Amino acid sequence: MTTPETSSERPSTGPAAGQAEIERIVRQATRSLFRFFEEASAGAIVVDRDARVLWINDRYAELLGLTDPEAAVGQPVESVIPQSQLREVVRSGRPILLDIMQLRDQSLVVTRLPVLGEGDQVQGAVGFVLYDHLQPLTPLVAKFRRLQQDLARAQRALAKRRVRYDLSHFVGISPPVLEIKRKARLAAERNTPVLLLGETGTGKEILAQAIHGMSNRADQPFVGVSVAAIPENLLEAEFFGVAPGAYTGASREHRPGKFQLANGGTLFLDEVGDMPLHLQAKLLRALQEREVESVGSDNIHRVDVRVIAATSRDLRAMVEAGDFRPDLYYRLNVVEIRVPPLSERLEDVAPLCESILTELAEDGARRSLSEDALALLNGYHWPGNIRELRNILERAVTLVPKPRLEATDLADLLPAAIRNAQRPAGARPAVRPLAETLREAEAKALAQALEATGGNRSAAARLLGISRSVFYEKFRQLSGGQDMLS
Ligand SMILES: Nc1ncnc2c1ncn2[C@@H]1O[C@H](COP(=O)(O)OP(=O)(O)OP(=O)(O)O)[C@@H](O)[C@H]1O
Repeated sequence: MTTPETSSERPSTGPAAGQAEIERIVRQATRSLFRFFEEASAGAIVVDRDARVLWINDRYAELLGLTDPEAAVGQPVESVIPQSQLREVVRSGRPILLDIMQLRDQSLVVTRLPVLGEGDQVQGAVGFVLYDHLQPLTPLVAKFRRLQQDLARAQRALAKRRVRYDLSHFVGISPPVLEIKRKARLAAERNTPVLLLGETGTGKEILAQAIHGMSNRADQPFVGVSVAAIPENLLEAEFFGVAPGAYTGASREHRPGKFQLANGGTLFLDEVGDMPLHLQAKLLRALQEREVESVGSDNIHRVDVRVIAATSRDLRAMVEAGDFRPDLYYRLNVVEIRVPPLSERLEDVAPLCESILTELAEDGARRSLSEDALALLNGYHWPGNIRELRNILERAVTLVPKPRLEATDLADLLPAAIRNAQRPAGARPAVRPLAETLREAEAKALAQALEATGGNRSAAARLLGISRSVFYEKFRQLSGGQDMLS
């Protein structure tokens, strides 16, 4: 056992006591301490420097249900006490002063100490069972359980905030895709902000997740927030949190904002171009000062967040038009990665189809595409980019029960423009279900509004006389997208 002889804190025995006298008393103290613990505890065990049992008292043997305690001597400690941590104490030379050890359905309160010899060399370890039932420690155990529950809850929350994509999910063989991946790898090495520019459905969120996953923040949360999807009056609370009772109906507990949820990790600001001007100022402050102030409070919370922003809008033009703050633009745009639309890299269509069909394969039965089917897909302009390609393949796999999909199987699933181009001249358009016609009309209205506003979803929603969130929801549905933002 650790003996006070080796301790730097020597007991005071008065000026008259010589060195030999001090050591004698200390040795006695050590022996009495051991005896006291051995007698008062519900069990005691000593192991050597290889964590093999040297000695075990009868009470511990009985607790463990050993019929022959002598047989335990010389055995590795874990073969006698499966949950034992004595080997760790021998290895580290550090005591575990208080711990709860599970023995079958029993919780034991234990203490473990290293035995130090000459020159503080670890000679072994000693373990005592302080209590074999937890009654005397009820308050402590209740606290322990609460902490364990908190930990489990935090781990579950963190797991939800783990990323699902890495760079291998960003499929493509075209030169722009290879360049995008190169830049993403470089960006991951630093904590600098990244701005991802590209049309909707081009894979900006995959890239954001991949960069986070390759960075030194990979074990920390990745929190995505789509600015366009949140009603304007809720954005501030969503980003910065709400103080207890900040307004009528507000919760009595502090509700953390996305900045706080992303603390230590990465915050992905999707559609950052849709951020209203007055919140752009607060966002800039949060990024510069690394501090956020919840709605309804003067309290400042420090945050350490790496920001990856994305937009399908022309941010530079917005800056020139006075719709986006230049200081925020330069703050976000340290590393810029442009993701070209699928129509500018049609060589990616084939590998993308392969990868999507593999993902959609059930029972290992992967569908394939005929050459004319691939040619048909290559001839389309893909306004919804890869999200739209995925949607069409998913529909084909669901609706066409054939192992090899032909152009004729896909033509019906493609939007009217391309379908009509495939239809023989003179053929009368078929009467289609009303829902389908309405869906197409809605898609067309949305596309026209977006074109008229240069991709500005808020303005497009205003033009159509619907709210931003309704617009966004319809947009997601019509482009077949899933909302991947948490
Ligand atoms: N290069 C790619 N390889 C494989 N799948 C891709 C690729 N790019 C996009 N996808 C798929 O397309 C869909 C849309 O991708 P994602 O949400 O990342 O796009 P986005 O650019 O962030 O879109 P938005 O701006 O609308 O949020 C997802 O299902 C994603 O898996």
